[in-house]
Amino acid sequence: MNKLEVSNLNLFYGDNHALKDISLKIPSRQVTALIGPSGCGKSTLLRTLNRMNDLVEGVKITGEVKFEGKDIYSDVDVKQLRMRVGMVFQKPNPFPMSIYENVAFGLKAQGIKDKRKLDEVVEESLRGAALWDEVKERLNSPAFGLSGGQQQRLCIARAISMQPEVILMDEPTSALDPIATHKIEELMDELRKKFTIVIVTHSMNQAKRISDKTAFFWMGELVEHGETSQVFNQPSDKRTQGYVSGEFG
Ligand SMILES: Nc1ncnc2c1ncn2[C@@H]1O[C@H](COP(=O)(O)OP(=O)(O)OP(=O)(O)O)[C@@H](O)[C@H]1O
Repeated sequence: MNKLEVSNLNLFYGDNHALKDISLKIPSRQVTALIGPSGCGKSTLLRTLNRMNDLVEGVKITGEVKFEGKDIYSDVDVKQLRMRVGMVFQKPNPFPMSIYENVAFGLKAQGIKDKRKLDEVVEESLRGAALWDEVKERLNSPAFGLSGGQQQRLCIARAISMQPEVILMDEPTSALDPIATHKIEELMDELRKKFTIVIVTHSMNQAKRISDKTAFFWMGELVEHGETSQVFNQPSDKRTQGYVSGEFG
């Protein structure tokens, strides 16, 4: 089943036609990687999936993005949508508060005050982000005291706490060292069992290692998409071939 379906999507930043007639199906409980050279529109596409581009002045969007069959650009509560389609950014961005409060933040904003319920979700989310064992003794310490990799897993825990169905990740490991990157990649293997994941990555090795499907973008166009092994081993377009073989990019 497809969780998200993008159809004939065009996006303009003023005169800049950043996404050109994109159609892409994103299957449930799989990892879809968006790859391509800098400026080709990967992050822009990712942000259209939970309407983050709405915040950009002068943006114009045509076409459709269906989430579970419903167009998110027509009658949809954007706040609700962003709870169901969460996001993790390139640079870990914990809030300036404790580890516990970071994870409980969204629930508290929803008006949940029951301490037992909050404790339960905080633990579950931190376990889900493979961070619990490292922080259980210091939940009330500031989140900024964690390492970069731990902070990124905290941000994943914060996203999970809202029980989203989709997690969008914009180069989530590009600010991390190889060990922290490896931990996040291992975690993604667990996350895919429960969530639909869409990840923008500059690392072709990462896309190969962690994704089920890959979509290759080139100057705002979706050139090719399909099974990751097929896109990397038998690309049908010369541009994909050039990019995945490292000729350019
Ligand atoms: N907020 C914005 N306002 C105006 N133009 C933007 C904005 N964000 C992106 N663009 C433009 O849209 C195009 C696509 O950018 P985007 O960031 O989506 O590409 P990308 O493939 O994610 O690049 P990178 O790999 O470098 O992050 C570029 O021409 C970029 O300059």
